[in-house]
Formats: sequence, structure tokens, C-alpha cells
Amino acid sequence: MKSISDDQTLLKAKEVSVSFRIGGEFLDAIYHVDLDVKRGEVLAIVGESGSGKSTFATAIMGLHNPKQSRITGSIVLDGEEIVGKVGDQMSKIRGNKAGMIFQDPLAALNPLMKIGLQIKEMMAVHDVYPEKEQNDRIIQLLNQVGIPNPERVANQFPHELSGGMRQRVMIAIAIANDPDLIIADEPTTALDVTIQAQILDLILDVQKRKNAGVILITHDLGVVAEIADTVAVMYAGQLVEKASAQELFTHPKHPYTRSLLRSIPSAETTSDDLYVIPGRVPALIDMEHDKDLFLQRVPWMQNLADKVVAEKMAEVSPDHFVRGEAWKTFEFPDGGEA
Ligand SMILES: Nc1ncnc2c1ncn2[C@@H]1O[C@H](COP(=O)(O)OP(=O)(O)OP(=O)(O)O)[C@@H](O)[C@H]1O
Repeated sequence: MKSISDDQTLLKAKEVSVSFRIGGEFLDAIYHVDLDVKRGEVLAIVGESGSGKSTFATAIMGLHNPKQSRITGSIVLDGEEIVGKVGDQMSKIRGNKAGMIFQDPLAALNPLMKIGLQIKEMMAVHDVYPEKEQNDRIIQLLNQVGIPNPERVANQFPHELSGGMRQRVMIAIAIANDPDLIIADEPTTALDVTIQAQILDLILDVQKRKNAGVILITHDLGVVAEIADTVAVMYAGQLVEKASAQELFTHPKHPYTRSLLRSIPSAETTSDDLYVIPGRVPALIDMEHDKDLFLQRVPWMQNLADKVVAEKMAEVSPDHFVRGEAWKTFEFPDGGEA
């Protein structure tokens, strides 16, 4: 595994909370999240739907509507504070320092604009490539993301391309200005399995060229095992565990991490022994962030479910952080392992 030195910190998120206006009040979707990304590092954020993964990512990109949401804490990207930046200040960072690849390229691309123009538009917002170089850069980018016949594709509309090709275009747009940080939110979920591996390889390829940091958001722990250096596990808006990928897969600690790992089907799994995590992620209004919220949905852990836990995760071994104390006693009722 490559070693990444500490002075290479690219993104430093500290006590980041994002709340959304729901009904008459603001409810936290993520609460006091601390996460760092170094140059050259692939950080995976995993957790079920509703854990807050995308909310964290879109906070870094400044994509939340300031009228409907509030962000507190600090997000420093390449030495610059993002929290509090709006409008033009934020557009300068978005696409320049950080580029985002979305799950659904068809929704993220403009259906009425040719591919080449969409890439050009991203370059026009920033001054990384002067205008006279932009047409060449479009072709170079489409080539780099493995699109055959780039001159032709530059003149096509999104609906004329396959899902895999559209995702390649999204990646070309995300990296058009050589961002230091690439955020990929479920980049392969909508694609065929055969295309998934190619797209992941492509993300790693563009990351290596620039020694960029990558935040990969995914449900797919198989993908995480393959490409992540570090894994952050999120549940109900909080981090519950963080460690190197190797450590997390070999020594998972938090009951939620162990439950997620146990619920991955393998070649030997039959439908009878596939583990199903009981219950579901709570609604925002029910999230009491001073608790270890996962315990509330584990019937046999109710004795600890209402216990207030330390806000910060504890370092249980070097660079391995876990929330609460329940991991010390947690077992599956059938004695199963994860
Ligand atoms: N704009 C919004 N307004 C209100 N609530 C929101 C908004 N965006 C997200 N939420 C809520 O915040 C919580 C976290 O959502 P988020 O999409 O970040 O989770 P996620 O872990 O990324 O899930 P998924 O994998 O489904 O994308 C959810 O309860 C969601 O309903």
C-alpha cells in the first residue's frame, strides 16, 4: 500500500454539520463530521442510503441551497475555507479545486447542449486553460477518458451516448480544470457490471496523473476493498468508524461496520444465511446525535441504545477510530462473524 505523508493534507473537514429546513425547523442530516483527505489518497465513505454521504460531498462542493440548509464547522480545501462561501466565490472552487462525478450522468448533463460545449462551459468558468487552447483540451479530455472518436462525440448530445459513455463524459467535465480533489458519488451504480470496472480504473488513472485526492461514495464494499486507501463508515449523519481499508476489512469494530460487512453476499452465501441488518436508518427528526444511533435498531443492544457517547471517535489502534463503546461487547446473536 502506498504511504501518504501527513503534510499532504488536501481537505480538512472539522465538525461539519449540515441541516435542512424541514417543516418549520432545521434538522441535522450530518452532525460534527471530521474527515481529512490527503493528496494521492482514495477515501471511501460507505453507509446505507440516508446516512448522509452525499450531503457531506455536496457541502464540499457548495451545492446546498443556502435558503434551505445551514452548514457549520470548517471545510478547508487546499488551504481555503469553504464554509461561508457563496455565489461566485464558491463557483471558483467548484470545478477548479474540486470536481464531482455524479451517479446519474443523464440528470447531471444538460440534455440540450452538445458534449463539447458542456466541457467548454466548465473551462470557461475558470482560467486554467486559455480560450484558444480549449478546443484541443476538449478532444484531449475525451481521449483521456477513453471515448473513441472524440471529435464526433464532442458534437453529440447526451442522449446519443450509452450510459458508460455518458459517465466518461461526466468524468471529463469533472477533471476539465485538473482539480486537486475528485468526488465520485456512486459513480458506477447506474452502470453494467462490465463497465463499472472500467470507470473505476479511469477514476484511478486520472487521480494518479495529478496526485489528486479522491472521495468515493458508495454502497459497494467490493469496490471499496479494491480501490480505497481509507474507509469512513457513516451512519445516521455521523461517522462511526474510520481506518485504512485493510484494517477495516480485517478488524472491523463498530457494530454497524460489522453488520454492513456481514450483509455482503459472497459466492457461498445462500438466501438463508444472508445477513439482513434489522430496522432502518432513522428519520432526521429522530436522530439524537449524542447517542450511538445504530444501537437503536439492534434489538439485542437496547441496554446501550440510550447511553450518551463521546462525541469524538476513540483511536482504538493507530489510525483506527471507532465511535462509542458498544463495539467492545457487540456480538451477533447467532455467534456469527464479520
Ligand atoms: N435537500 C434536502 N432537503 C431535505 N432533506 C434532505 C436533503 N438532502 C438530503 N436530505 C436528507 O438527508 C439525509 C441524508 O441524505 P443523503 O442523500 O446525504 O444520504 P446518502 O447516505 O448519500 O444516501 P444515498 O446513498 O441514498 O444517496 C436523508 O434523510 C435525506 O432525506
